[in-house]
Amino acid sequence: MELIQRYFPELTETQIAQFSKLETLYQDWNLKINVVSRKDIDELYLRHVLHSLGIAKVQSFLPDSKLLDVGTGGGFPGIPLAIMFPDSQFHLVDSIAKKIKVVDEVVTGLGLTNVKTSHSRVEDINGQFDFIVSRAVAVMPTFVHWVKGKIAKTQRHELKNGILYLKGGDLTEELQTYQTATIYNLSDIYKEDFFETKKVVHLPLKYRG
Ligand SMILES: C[S@@+](CC[C@H](N)C(=O)[O-])C[C@H]1O[C@@H](n2cnc3c(N)ncnc32)[C@H](O)[C@@H]1O
Repeated sequence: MELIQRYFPELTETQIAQFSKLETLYQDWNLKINVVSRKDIDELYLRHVLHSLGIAKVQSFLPDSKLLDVGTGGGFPGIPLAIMFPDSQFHLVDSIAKKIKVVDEVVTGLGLTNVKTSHSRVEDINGQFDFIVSRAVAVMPTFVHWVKGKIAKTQRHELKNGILYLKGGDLTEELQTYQTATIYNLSDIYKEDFFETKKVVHLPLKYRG
């Protein structure tokens, strides 16, 4: 938790309480339904919470903005971002029911009112969003195919509407056909070794009416 406050010193009391509660909630739920590996549970704040919040360092979400988290798994990056931006609306989607069950329990445990969840493949989700966020779900061409048509028309943020994807390693090949992609190195923001090769990829996508 200290780690989160080091990089995000402006948290409200409510946000601090919600971030603090994550550890117990995930420990308890992970015993019943395994959604986070044991090693990762021990380093929840580093590997999951701080990593998810890398997106917040790249773009702050405005009140009433709409975000879709594709393949949220146990709720990453969607849950930490929903705590960070309580006035934005988050839709967290996963195709595996037990993962959405854990997410629902965590959302209830935290008292988050800005999160909607769906047990669904993202291809079947309707709606339009300022940004589609994600981590570790699919290679970019597949992902782009899934989410095109889900981008809102009105641009309200500094970054253009589109995808904000947490990725690692060498992305040269994967992103070679995406000339408009911008890569933000999380190692420029976070000093921990874990982030050495971690990045946020911003890919603007056009509205398709
Ligand atoms: C490796 S996990 C990553 C989970 C989470 N984003 C994280 O980083 O901790 C990938 C998740 O994507 C989900 N997934 C894969 N394809 C999907 C699709 N087409 N629609 C919705 N969820 C999908 C899987 O069920 C799985 O929970």
